[in-house]
Amino acid sequence: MTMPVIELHDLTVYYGRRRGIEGLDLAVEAGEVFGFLGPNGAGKTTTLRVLLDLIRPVRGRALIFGQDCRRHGPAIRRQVGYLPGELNLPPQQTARQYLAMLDAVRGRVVEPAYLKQLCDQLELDLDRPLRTYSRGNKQKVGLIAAFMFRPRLLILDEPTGGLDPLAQQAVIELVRAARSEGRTVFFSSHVLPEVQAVCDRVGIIREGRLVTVERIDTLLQRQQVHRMRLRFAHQLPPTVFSLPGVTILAHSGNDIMLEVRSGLADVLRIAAEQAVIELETIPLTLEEVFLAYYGGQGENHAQPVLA
Ligand SMILES: Nc1ncnc2c1ncn2[C@@H]1O[C@H](COP(=O)(O)OP(=O)(O)OP(=O)(O)O)[C@@H](O)[C@H]1O
Repeated sequence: MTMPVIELHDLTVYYGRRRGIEGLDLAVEAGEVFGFLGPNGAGKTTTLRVLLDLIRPVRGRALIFGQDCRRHGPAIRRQVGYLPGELNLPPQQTARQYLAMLDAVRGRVVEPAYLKQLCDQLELDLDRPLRTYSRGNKQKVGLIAAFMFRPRLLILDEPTGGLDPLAQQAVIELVRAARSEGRTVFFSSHVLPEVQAVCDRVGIIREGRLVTVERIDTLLQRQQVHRMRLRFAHQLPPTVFSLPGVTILAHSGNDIMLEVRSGLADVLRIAAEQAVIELETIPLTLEEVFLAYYGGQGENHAQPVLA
């Protein structure tokens, strides 16, 4: 088996006495697109910053390409395309001057045609002073700075933050293209449909701890809730489905929408007895799975509905 691109072993960060992250174990394989999800303050940015050796763990280790991030920070940073959560761009320079400066530091490796392609894809004009850019356009500059070297690993902190839907879609395409070239992408996000669209696996972090790491398709399939819409040839009282583990979500005319947590066989038997003419299962979205983890739950009450 090939070496993971990113490895975290018992990774723990404290800010003074304040918890950053606690005991994170994770391996991200070469060529994967890995989405890192969690509510505000869960520890996503902290984890990414340890990988770039911008902050240091109090316990545990982070490795990139098998190298310890603490000991090989500069060498690792040269091989990684990093989009920070908060960009600090020189206000007087134009975007083109800024990107050329980054390229000069790395030894002029950027292909002009690729830089132009990135600008076209993101619809960005590089020839204005950075102080005049909107938040979204600054984000685009940060994205180009991360992608333009065609790095083996991209670490992106909320890559679509502040972007309009068209630009968000362009970022998804950039990530897909990176994957198709065999690059690895590790990114944090709050935008669940985009994670669902582009990631192979997700890690869900809560209060500094990884609560699940799963393939997206498995995560969605393992969700034990079935949601279905049933259509009957005649009207019937929805109460025929009043069973333990079954919630009647909606009822209109000959249609009934159910959420079935247990007793699926009974639901299907009753539906057959009532001469069901159509049955449609409605897959849960990542958003719903995610809310099942976090929705309405206070501190220290993680009760995932996932098996
Ligand atoms: N510089 C800092 N000083 C003190 N505490 C910090 C610092 N940076 C982060 N923290 C704390 O560490 C925890 C994790 O924060 P982090 O920024 O990693 O979360 P996040 O998941 O990236 O959140 P968001 O989605 O809001 O960006 C939070 O409790 C936060 O308050």
